[in-house]
Amino acid sequence: MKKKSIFRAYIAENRWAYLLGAGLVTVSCLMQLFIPNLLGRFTDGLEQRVLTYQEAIGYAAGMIGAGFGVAFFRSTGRIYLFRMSRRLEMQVRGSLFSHWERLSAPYFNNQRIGDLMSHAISDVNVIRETTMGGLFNILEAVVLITITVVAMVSSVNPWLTLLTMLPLPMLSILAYSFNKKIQRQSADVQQAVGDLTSRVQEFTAGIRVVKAFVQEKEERALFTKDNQRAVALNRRFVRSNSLFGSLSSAIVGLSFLVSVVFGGILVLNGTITLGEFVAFNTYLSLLMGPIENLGKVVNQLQRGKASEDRILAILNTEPDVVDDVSADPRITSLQGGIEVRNLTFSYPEAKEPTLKNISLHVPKGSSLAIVGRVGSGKSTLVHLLVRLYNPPKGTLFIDGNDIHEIPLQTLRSQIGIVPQDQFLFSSTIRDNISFDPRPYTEDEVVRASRIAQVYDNIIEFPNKFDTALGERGISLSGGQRQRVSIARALIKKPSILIFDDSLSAVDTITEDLILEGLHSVMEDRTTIIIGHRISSVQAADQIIVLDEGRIIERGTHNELLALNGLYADIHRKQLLEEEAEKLPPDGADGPEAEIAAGAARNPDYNRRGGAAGA
Ligand SMILES: Nc1ncnc2c1ncn2[C@@H]1O[C@H](COP(=O)(O)OP(=O)(O)OP(=O)(O)O)[C@@H](O)[C@H]1O
Repeated sequence: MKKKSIFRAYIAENRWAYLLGAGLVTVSCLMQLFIPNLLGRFTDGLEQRVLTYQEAIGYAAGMIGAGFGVAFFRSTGRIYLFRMSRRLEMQVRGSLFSHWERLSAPYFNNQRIGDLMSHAISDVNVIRETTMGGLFNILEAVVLITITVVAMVSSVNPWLTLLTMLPLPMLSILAYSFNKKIQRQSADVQQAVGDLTSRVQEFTAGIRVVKAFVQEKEERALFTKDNQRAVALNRRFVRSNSLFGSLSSAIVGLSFLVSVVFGGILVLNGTITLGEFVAFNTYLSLLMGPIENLGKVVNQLQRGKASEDRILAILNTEPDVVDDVSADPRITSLQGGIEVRNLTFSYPEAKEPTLKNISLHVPKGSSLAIVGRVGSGKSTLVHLLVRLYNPPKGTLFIDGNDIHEIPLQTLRSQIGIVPQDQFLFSSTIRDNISFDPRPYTEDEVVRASRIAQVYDNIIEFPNKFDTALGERGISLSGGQRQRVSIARALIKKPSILIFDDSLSAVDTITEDLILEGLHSVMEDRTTIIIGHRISSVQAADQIIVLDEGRIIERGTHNELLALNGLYADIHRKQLLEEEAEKLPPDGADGPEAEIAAGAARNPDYNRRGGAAGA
């Protein structure tokens, strides 16, 4: 069900708590009224020279007592309401995070990290401020204005009250005319902060590329432009806010002018006493703060509404991939037999299907290798298997069950994937390997890292498995990151293991060692290996070659060589490259050797059957 309001829902849910907060604020407002009243009577007593010392001390004590009472109830009410808004802030941030966890991969493809961070930090802060200062000020303003006006009318003079109140509707007109503008400007400021955060995030994530391509100056120029824009938009926003504040203060000042002039006349002609005049002006000064705040509150509510809309837009986005109605909760584990039937799949905004009429059968415990040129659809096929995207119904089956019938929790916990981008968290190596709800023993962590051939590297670090990795694991080499990712998939002991081009950053000797170690692991598991090096896929029970989303060849290594098609072509070229690498060091520093070695290392070269980019 779509959420319509964050504020209303929260206030309704906590109505008793809010009523108590409102009660405390009301008591503090009522106590404030004692002060002008006592001051007026004190002044009259003085003027008529009838005041005894005892009465004077009584008035002073009354005013001090009222002052303390106001301070006590006001601060207690304030603290109470502020605590409620802190809770709301925590709840909203919590629901945002949980909702992001539910959303599917395509959602994040279309979002910038800076914007998401701006929603989680700035928008949630605005929501807190709105329920904090905003709600407190509005409550205080409404209660104080109402009871003060009643006191002014009943205890001083209705006409004087009416006249001094006359300029106040102008405040509403002013607030109304500033509303839209301030709301728009607030959204622009939030957007600019999002742009700036994205810029910093991208710059820090891509710092190596920036430096390698000597792009510091250009990056600085782009950052400066965004930074200046954010400052300019903020200045414009602050200008509008202060103009609004000054104009509303001027209107309040006008009320005072009326009060002094008209009230003075009433004192002179004896309609009201001097004490009533003093009390009236003190009442009016009590009103000044809340009336000014009322103006600010209008802005605050506008900003709060804009932030609420942005957060609601996220919370109301439905995840594309969820448990199907046909999902069978009794399926809690997988054997690993995979069948693909006439699978044709298109990405949501793509014109052409990425996978076309794919059919294949991978018996449980067997291995499948997928090779093919860049962009031929290899990763897409395995992403569908873990339902990062939704395959059409009736096309993908595991253990004879349509993948839509398998609960997502079962599917993903039973499949161990080593993705192409080996993302590691800025935590310890141990945490990255045992990244699973289940706890793992030290032996299991060590065993997984040994099979992944990364154990020897890890124990060379001073803190071994407790070594903290920098953000995205960049304190490790590319090959080490890949092997930590492999260990992370292996430790789960999944029924289906998927390696998406996971051996590209390791040398051939390490690759052999990893594949050898995997033998024992793969025995009773279905394994899918996407690879560009024939050496990493040739032992598979079944190999398919994808080209532009279609299977163009399939068979074992020897059968494919005998076919003499694309697979055999790739194999031939890789053999030549290996030969070139083994050439005697004649001119080893020269460009030819570099090209040959580079070609052997560069998968793009292999994939395109020629020089990279050909
Ligand atoms: N999220 C996406 N939205 C739209 N198109 C996509 C998306 N992801 C991939 N594609 C497109 O689908 C095609 C297949 O991509 P895929 O990543 O499956 O190829 P691949 O064979 O794994 O390539 P590589 O060897 O480079 O990893 C490409 O043309 C790619 O541009």
